Amino acid sequence: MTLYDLRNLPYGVFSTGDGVRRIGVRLGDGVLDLSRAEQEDLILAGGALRQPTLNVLMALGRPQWGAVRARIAELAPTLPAVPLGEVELHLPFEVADYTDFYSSEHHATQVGRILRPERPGLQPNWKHLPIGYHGRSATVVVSGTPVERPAGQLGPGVFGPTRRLDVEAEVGFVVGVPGRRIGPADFAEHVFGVVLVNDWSARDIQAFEYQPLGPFLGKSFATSVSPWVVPLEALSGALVPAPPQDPVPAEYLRPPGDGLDLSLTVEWNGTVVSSPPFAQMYWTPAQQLAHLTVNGASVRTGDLYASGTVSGPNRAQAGSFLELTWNGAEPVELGDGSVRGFLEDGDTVTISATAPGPDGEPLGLGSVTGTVCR
Ligand SMILES: O=C(O)/C=C/C(=O)CC(=O)CC(=O)O
Ligand SMILES: [Ca+2]
Ligand SMILES: [Mg+2]
Repeated sequence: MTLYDLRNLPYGVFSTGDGVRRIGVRLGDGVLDLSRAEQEDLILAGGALRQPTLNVLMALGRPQWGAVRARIAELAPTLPAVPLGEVELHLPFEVADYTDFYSSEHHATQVGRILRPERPGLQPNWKHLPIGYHGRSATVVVSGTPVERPAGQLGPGVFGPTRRLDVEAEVGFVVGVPGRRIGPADFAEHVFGVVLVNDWSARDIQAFEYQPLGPFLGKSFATSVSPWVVPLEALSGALVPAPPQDPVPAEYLRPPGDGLDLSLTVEWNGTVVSSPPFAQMYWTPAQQLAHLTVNGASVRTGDLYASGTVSGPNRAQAGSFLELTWNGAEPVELGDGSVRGFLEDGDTVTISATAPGPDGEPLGLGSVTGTVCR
């Protein structure tokens, strides 16, 4: 049993020396070339595997996703694997729209206390709907892409590089089948799979700009995603009931759908600084999709919606450094003895996750990493 055995089979896009982007599936520490397998008629997917992104495959729909996955599992032992160390991994899908939610009660409460100490942590609407904002798909980048420190207005009359660069550990859901007014029960017909997301955030730019319309330049400069999209089907063993919701949500948000028992880990320059628990998220991914589309707005193949920062109630479960260091007031010490409030140039943050597989043994969701540069 390994994190990337036949129970998992996440999809990605890779290239080798020739630079041509091909669809592959991860097995152990290797990549199986699905583009070649389809070319040789070993898998029939109507050309969906001979593409430079996963979008055509993602649009096929759940019955086809299942059939392709079953065929890959059958063939896998016979396909040649390219060692992971010999491939370059690319953004696995063309990102259509990008939406970010705010669905961790612990995160929302803690950030509220930090940014708005004069008010209650949770806003009065928070338990009535999954709050979110529309982000910038053009700056969604694959894990490993350097993240340039953004500059902006840090306050009245102060322009310069952000002094409060932060991360947000999140889980992203990738839409395959387009739709509108998608009820929570239809979540698995539309969502193809899951990635890890780091919603890099410049807290000083954000704090000055966000009222009354919400996050804008403080978050739009970069959003990193993991290179492997784990199919929903691989996560059947991770489904758990979401925490109880009080008050009872509006009818279009019922029944809530499942939570997911994903265990995240955040490393700062190689030191594990927190372990955010996704199972405690208040709003489920099915409710987020229902809310996103209830007004008649459509989602398209390649839409990415992120859960919002995943934080638990304890400091060691914080999904952002804003919370971990209480806005820099309580810095953390890293393994090399250095002390940090927010990110410095050259710092690397890696978010990884595991989930229980169908047999209870863990599966890997890979990782998303990025290094801050000037
Ligand atoms: O409470 C606020 O004003 C801001 C909160 C965030 O920055 C979080 C955000 O991007 C949504 C999330 O990731 O939960
Ligand atoms: Ca976020
Ligand atoms: Mg972002």
